[in-house]
Amino acid sequence: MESDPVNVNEFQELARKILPKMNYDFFSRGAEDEYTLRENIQAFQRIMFRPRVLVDVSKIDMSTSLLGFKMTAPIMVAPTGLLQLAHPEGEVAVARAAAACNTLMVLSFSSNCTIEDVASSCDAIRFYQLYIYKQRDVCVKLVKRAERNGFKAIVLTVDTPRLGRREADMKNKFVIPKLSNLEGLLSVEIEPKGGSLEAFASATLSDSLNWKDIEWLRSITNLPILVKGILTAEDARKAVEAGVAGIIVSNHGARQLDYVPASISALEEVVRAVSGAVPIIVDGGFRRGTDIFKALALGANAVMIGRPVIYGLAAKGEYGVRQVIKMLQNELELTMALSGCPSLKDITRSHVQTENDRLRSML
Ligand SMILES: Cc1cc2nc3c(=O)[nH]c(=O)nc-3n(C[C@H](O)[C@H](O)[C@H](O)COP(=O)(O)O)c2cc1C
Ligand SMILES: CCCCCCC(=O)C(=O)O
Repeated sequence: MESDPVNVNEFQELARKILPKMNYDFFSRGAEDEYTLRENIQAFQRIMFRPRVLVDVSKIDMSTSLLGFKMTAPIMVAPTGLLQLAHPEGEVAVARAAAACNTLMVLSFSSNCTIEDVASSCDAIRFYQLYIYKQRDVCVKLVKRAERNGFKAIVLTVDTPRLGRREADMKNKFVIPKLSNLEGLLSVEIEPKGGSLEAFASATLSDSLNWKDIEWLRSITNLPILVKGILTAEDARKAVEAGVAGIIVSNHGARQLDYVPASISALEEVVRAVSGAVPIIVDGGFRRGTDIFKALALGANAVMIGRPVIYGLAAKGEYGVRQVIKMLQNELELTMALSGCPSLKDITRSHVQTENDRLRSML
């Protein structure tokens, strides 16, 4: 009998064994040479700790809030699409697990379960992830449905004017399944019906998307808007000027433009540019509590987890997702204790040493 996974990487191995290769590749692989995919993991290995000792860590408080919504720990669930390819309960199971772990979930526009099914499955706090579609009325309808169903914010993904080149999906002849949320919204010729992701994306997603669309989105909803997919100080400043409520530093799990830096490497320049004007969330490659601590030390308010949640779902359904989130919460708690940080506000920039710090100290 196989032993239970003791870390989230072991869930990936379970998922690999369970899932058909086409589905596992869709979830796990990245764009082109997958340089950024590897870098999203490896960049964490170049950040070292500077722990403090002789601090009373008998009580550790990881609790925090984002836009006024409370969480047990600054670890959220990232939007990932097509989750019934991992488990029949798909996004509903993930929502229930997020609620059980007292955290926030961002529901992907490309969910298999409908907005309504996810909303009625539990009373989790949820944000809704949106793309700007060629047919702007599709955005309006989806945003209104999210509002009606109690979603608390819109996460606008801005790094996908076109789909990245995912060569594993091309080789596998990956076919996009039905997207229940979009049923009846798109013209019949572009409903997903056995075509490639790329063909569907180029028929639906707007490649004229630009900063004015944020203004437009603000004109159709009063929900707070977060932008997902920012990697530079320049864009971070523009996003703040555009009135966003939060910034998500993300390279889309290395599925879009290859050879962009790991999200953790881009985080600090965004943090400096924003200087506290809005909360900053980061995702990409978080697999350990130590990774999460590093992002908090570099100035993130919270992190989001993508693939590990999918691997937990594939391996053990809702229970597996809960295990994954709890493992990361427990590992973060231990890292805080061993670094001498009883609460999140005790985590400072001086608790980590980056490659840049080491280079600067040699000058
Ligand atoms: C299978 C899969 C599907 C995804 N679907 C979406 C999506 O629909 N919308 C979106 O904004 N990001 C999507 N992402 C990107 C994630 O939100 C997130 O940025 C990324 O997965 C974080 O990296 P990680 O998987 O290493 O944790 C997807 C990622 C994966 C792996
Ligand atoms: C419009 C294309 C759907 C892509 C499905 C989600 C995904 O793979 C990603 O965003 O990455």
